[in-house]
Amino acid sequence: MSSPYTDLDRPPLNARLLSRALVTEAGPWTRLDLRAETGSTNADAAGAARAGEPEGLVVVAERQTAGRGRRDRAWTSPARAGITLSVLLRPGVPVAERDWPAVPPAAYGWLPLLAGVALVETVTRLAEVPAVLKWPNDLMVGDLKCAGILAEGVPNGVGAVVVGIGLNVTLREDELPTDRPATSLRLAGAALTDRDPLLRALLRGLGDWYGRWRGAGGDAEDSGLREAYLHHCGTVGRAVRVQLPSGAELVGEAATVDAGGQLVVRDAGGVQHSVAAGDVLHVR
Ligand SMILES: O=C(O)CCCC[C@@H]1SC[C@@H]2NC(=O)N[C@@H]21
Repeated sequence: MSSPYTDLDRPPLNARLLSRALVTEAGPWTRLDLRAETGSTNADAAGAARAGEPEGLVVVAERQTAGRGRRDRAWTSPARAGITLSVLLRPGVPVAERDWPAVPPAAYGWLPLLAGVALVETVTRLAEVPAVLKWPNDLMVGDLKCAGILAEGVPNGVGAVVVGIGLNVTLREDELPTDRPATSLRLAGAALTDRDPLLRALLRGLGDWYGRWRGAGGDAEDSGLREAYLHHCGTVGRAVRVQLPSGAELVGEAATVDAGGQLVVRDAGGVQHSVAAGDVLHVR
């Protein structure tokens, strides 16, 4: 059977509109690097950070040939079928004109969760898809993953952090990754699959949340970030199975996400465990 939609449904991003939106908005974005193809936008932003680029660079690619995900997985990015972007942040550098103090490195763990909040707000509002966040930051529609976030500190980048977001917009079934249950906005019945407004709204949301968090010195409570995260988190209250980086498995109920962004899991004996990193499976 022929595909229900074609490459005509996949126009290129409108670079002019996107640059104009970045320049005219009050957000932290300083420069747009829009590429037709690249290996990984995270790698590009990290390279720029090492070369001394200031905070605020946005790298967007129409296609990635070596997109990377969490825990050394690959990220599939067919041409013009998704949003693949990375932003370069330097949370440790104070910005006097915005009244932003330096954020202590201990708070940087909130950055991927912050990006998750901006992403889920954009997708639920514009695409009208019932998406939630699976801790720490997978965007899920039901049990299917629709977007992922990879935040990386930059070695030799003088405190730089790159936050990369991959959102499946019009990927077909046959283009989805096969290593996990996944979907795209189009497959999930989204009201909007035009990448231009989605990307602009995502960058606006990301800039807004980053500004609030930085203005509060990285305090997730004072900035309202923890509350917003909990509102969109589909993991809290669920029975979960967590694959820890050590290879051990933790089974229990997800009780909350604490002030440091860690998932608190209560095991069958009532003991609470704080999880900093891991792969969560929602059991019930
Ligand atoms: O869920 C995950 O495993 C994270 C996926 C992150 C993918 C994005 S796409 C843009 C940026 N560039 C990359 O190489 N990875 C991130």
